This record gives sequence, C-alpha cells and structure tokens, in this order.
Amino acid sequence: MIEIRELTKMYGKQYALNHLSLTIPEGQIFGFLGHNGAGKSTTIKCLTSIIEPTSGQVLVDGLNLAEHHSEIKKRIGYVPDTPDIFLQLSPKEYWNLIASAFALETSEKERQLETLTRLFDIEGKEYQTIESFSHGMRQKVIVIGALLSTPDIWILDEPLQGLDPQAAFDLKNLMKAHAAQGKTVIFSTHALEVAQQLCDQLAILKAGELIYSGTVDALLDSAEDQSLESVYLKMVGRQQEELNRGDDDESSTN
Ligand SMILES: Nc1ncnc2c1ncn2[C@@H]1O[C@H](COP(=O)(O)OP(=O)(O)OP(=O)(O)O)[C@@H](O)[C@H]1O
Repeated sequence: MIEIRELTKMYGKQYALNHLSLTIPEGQIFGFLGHNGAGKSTTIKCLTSIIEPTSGQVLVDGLNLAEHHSEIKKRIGYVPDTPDIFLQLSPKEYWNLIASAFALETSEKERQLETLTRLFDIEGKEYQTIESFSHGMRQKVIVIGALLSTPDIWILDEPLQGLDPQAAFDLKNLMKAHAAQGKTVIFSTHALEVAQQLCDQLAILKAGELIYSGTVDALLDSAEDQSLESVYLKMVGRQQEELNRGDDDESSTN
C-alpha cells in the first residue's frame, strides 16, 4: 500500500502539488487524471524519487520513501512521460543498462527480454539506435525496460501514449494481470475511456489540488452519469474559461 501524506511540490512560489493526501491500495489499478499541468507527472516523479517534494511524505508498505528510497526504488518499474531518452543507445544497450542497475542475472534478463520483445513485436530491432525509432516504438522500448526487473510496483506516466492498438491492448492486459496478482499499478492518462475501462480507483487533480479520489463506480453513481468523460469534464472544466472569468471578475471590481 502506498500512502501519500500532505505531499507538496513548489516551483518558486507556484504550487505544482498542494498538500496531496491519498492512499493507493494493492491489487487494483489506480489512475491519475487531470488537465495539462494538473500535477500528475509531479506526483509520479515524487513517488519514484525522481524529484524531492517540498514537504509531505510518501510511505510504501509503511516505509518512508525519503529514508528508504534505494530499497523501494528496486521494487518500482517506471515509465516516464517521454520516451525520448537514451536516444543514442540501441534498445539492447538500454535494457542492459537497466539490467545492471537492478543486478539482474543474465539468464533472467534474457528470459524476460525474449517474452517482452515478442509481446511488443520489437524482435529483430534490438540493435538499431533508439533515435531511429518512431514515437510508439520508443515507448515500447521504455515499457520493456520498466518491466524487465519484474517490479511489483508499476508507476506508468501516460504509458499507452503512441502505442499501436495491439501493443496498447497487450499492455492493458499486463496491467490487469499484475493488479490481479495483488500488486500495485499506478498510471496517468488523458484517455478517459481507457481510465473508465481500466481503473478501479481514480485521483483527479486540478491545478495541483486533489478534487476526487475514490472508485470509478462511486464517481459515476454520485454524478448519476455513466460516462467518465462527461463527469470529468463537468468537474474539471475549461481552465482557460476560468482564467478569463477571473479576469472579468477583477475588471468588474475595478
Ligand atoms: N521543472 C519544473 N520547473 C518549473 N515548473 C514545473 C517543472 N515541472 C513541472 N512544473 C509545473 O508544475 C505543474 C504541474 O506539472 P506536471 O508536469 O506535473 O503536470 P501534468 O499533470 O503531468 O501535465 P501533462 O498532462 O501536461 O503532462 C505545471 O504548472 C508545470 O508547469
């Protein structure tokens, strides 16, 4: 179980995350939703120790992430929000780098790579540079890298972005199977139909604030609506319209 307590991240005077508290259980798929800039990647980067929060805590199975980050990081498979990393390497070199960081046995690494490269249809392309790949192919390389060490906690930032329908279908099935084994699956997405189809629980962020946390079913029931897209849009709205309304309010008081 992951507990996020009063997590805050500030850039200068701006809150990227404002006192976020929630619990992410095992055995379920947990989705982060929110418009651009809402704080999804910031939350994910705090959970993976890529950035340090300004304040607040993350507890993984009761252990404080700040104090036990090397131990906890070994349990995490992370897909970043961009696949444009290590472009000069070949997939094989990239995966070898990950395997050595996780101290994987060669036999274990090769066994995993055989399964994953076949599943994601990337066999035979392991020695080209990642730079020569399309966006979706780069995403497949990153996803394979994240799953290589058979981590029990999956933290995936827009993992389906750019994947072809077959790869997206396969990854969604892997996520479901992982959660069904009682493990942790956290992901962010802008694809609301995917969130509705896949997530057991959701957190919806708006400008760094948590505006909903709970099950998809409870959210739809409370709104008496069967479409997550329409419920989400009613809750989150258009940020630009709100900004404009704020400007109008200000000018009417002047
Ligand atoms: N390194 C940084 N320096 C300054 N501000 C940052 C930095 N990283 C993120 N931010 C700001 O923090 C806020 C949250 O950004 P974040 O990347 O978490 O949003 P997001 O919900 O993942 O958005 P998107 O859907 O566009 O990926 C935004 O206002 C963003 O501009």
